[in-house]
Amino acid sequence: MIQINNIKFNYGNGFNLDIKNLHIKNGEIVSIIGPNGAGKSTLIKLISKILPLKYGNIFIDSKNLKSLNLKELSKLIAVVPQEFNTIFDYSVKSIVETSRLPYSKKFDFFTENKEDENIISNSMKKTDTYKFKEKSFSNLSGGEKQRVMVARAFAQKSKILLLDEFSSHLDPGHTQYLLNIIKNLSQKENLTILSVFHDINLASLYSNRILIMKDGKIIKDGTPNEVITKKIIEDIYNFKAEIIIHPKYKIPQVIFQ
Ligand SMILES: Nc1ncnc2c1ncn2[C@@H]1O[C@H](COP(=O)(O)OP(=O)(O)OP(=O)(O)O)[C@@H](O)[C@H]1O
Repeated sequence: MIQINNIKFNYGNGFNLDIKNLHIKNGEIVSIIGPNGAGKSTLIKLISKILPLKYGNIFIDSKNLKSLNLKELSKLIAVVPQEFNTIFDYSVKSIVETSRLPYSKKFDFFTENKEDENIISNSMKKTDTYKFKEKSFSNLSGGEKQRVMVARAFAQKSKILLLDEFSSHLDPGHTQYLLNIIKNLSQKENLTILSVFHDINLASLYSNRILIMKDGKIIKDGTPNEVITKKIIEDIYNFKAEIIIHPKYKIPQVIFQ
């Protein structure tokens, strides 16, 4: 569960994020869409404590984010960031292994027990990254790196998954495959998903609920059918769109006019 109460944030450059009230229930799949610079990544970074929150409160499972240390927070939230690069030349497996640090008793980059090892291998197999586990992370393609970051997030075994355009470098096959896994995890394990998408059609296809952000605010919040309308999409993105209905799932899909 994520509860946001009256948060405000700025970088000191004119951009202001201002969110009054947002509640995301356990097991919900919520997507955030909106134009460039709307504040989507900033919101993800505030919820994951990458950016410091000065005004307002965020509660994760009824615990105030301000009172959670990094280890406690990492057991509750896993993040797949928009970009991830390492300074050192780590192997893929070492990157995924860092996911188990919140559960280790000491700071140790090596897996400590059989359970950790199984979780790490399973996460890599699920994300189709096991086959290059010994490869250097920095030499992977953009899409391969994104899959490794999803593997790391899965292995973290948190209750909430924050995805920031995690599919931007993925081919359609891997996008569909990983989104289906994420949807299944949400249904089977009551995992809560908050995901930033530029692809409105993916957001519509995979979410129970869509938030539209613009100028640092949430201006629409509803089901795909409620918020993906011709008028809303054209106003928000300032482009000519047509809405068609997905023949199988009866949800809106946007095409260029
Ligand atoms: N580290 C930073 N320092 C200063 N300004 C920043 C920083 N990060 C983002 N901004 C600014 O804050 C605003 C919101 O950025 P943010 O990355 O949250 O938008 P976004 O909705 O995720 O955009 P996009 O769709 O382009 O990824 C933008 O105007 C951006 O230039």
